[in-house]
Amino acid sequence: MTTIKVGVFGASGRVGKLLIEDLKNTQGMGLSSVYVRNSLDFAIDPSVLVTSDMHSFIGASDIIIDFSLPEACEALLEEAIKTPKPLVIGTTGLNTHQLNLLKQASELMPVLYATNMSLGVALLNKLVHQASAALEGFDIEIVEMHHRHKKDAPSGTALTLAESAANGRNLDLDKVRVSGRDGNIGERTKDEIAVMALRGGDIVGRHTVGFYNDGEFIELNHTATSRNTFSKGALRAGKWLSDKEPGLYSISDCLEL
Ligand SMILES: NC(=O)C1=CN([C@@H]2O[C@H](COP(=O)(O)OP(=O)(O)OC[C@H]3O[C@@H](n4cnc5c(N)ncnc54)[C@H](OP(=O)(O)O)[C@@H]3O)[C@@H](O)[C@H]2O)C=CC1
Ligand SMILES: O=C(O)C1=N[C@H](C(=O)O)C[C@H](O)C1
Repeated sequence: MTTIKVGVFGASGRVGKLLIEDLKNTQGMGLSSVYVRNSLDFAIDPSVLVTSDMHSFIGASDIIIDFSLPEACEALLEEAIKTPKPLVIGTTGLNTHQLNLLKQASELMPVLYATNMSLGVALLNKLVHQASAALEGFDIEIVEMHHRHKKDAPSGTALTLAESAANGRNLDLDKVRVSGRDGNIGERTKDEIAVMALRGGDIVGRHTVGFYNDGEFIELNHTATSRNTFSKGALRAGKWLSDKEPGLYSISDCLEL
């Protein structure tokens, strides 16, 4: 069996470090290159290319896995457009320009973009879509909780869940999303979908989508208890993506949900 050479972008980060560890125990895949801005604060096999040159980084790998920051992801996409390689993108908080770049890249190479690499959240999105359509008249509210170091808010996962909820009711999320409530704001409107973010401690990731009506409510909740859920999910996605045609793929495609 040939070994898929993996390049890790965001290697010094919380998820990047786990990708490097998990790759040691992943059959059919091996670490070949890491991109670093400065130096790594941990030892790495000398056969791995450690570089701050994006072109060499991409060239040394069969697939690239990215967990970084939006501006870093943007630079990666720009370089990948010149040297196409299958890309697994886990970075959240991408702006419209960066999302367009991602779509442009997917015309040249297979790109899997997932705001959450877990199986549980992939299923949760399906359940939220179904519940949103079935529970007509129920108010939808989303709450996410993450560790104190997280920079973007609300989480990418919460926004994807909100999209699933809005799609279930044929609503345009941009028109119905509420991102904060403070002061004399008046009564809740029928279609609004609130997405609220809490930050603290070392919470890996918790998302609750509530459907509230008079006399009853349902809350669908997912809690990630280990960040390895994301690194392992991204490696599974990378293996799946490695022989795909150019296109934009989701985690549901990979998991056949
Ligand atoms: N899709 C999913 O399942 C998940 C997504 N995420 C998302 O992944 C991203 C990373 O999360 P996390 O690992 O916690 O973040 P960290 O802050 O721990 O890591 C960020 C990484 O990006 C690198 N980086 C930052 N800026 C640049 C730049 N300009 N050029 C190159 N590299 C850069 C950092 O390198 P340096 O050390 O040099 O600063 C670091 O290696 C976030 O967007 C997060 O929301 C997180 C978990 C799961
Ligand atoms: O930054 C994190 O930690 C996480 N980010 C992702 C997001 O923004 O949804 C996924 C996960 O919840 C952890």
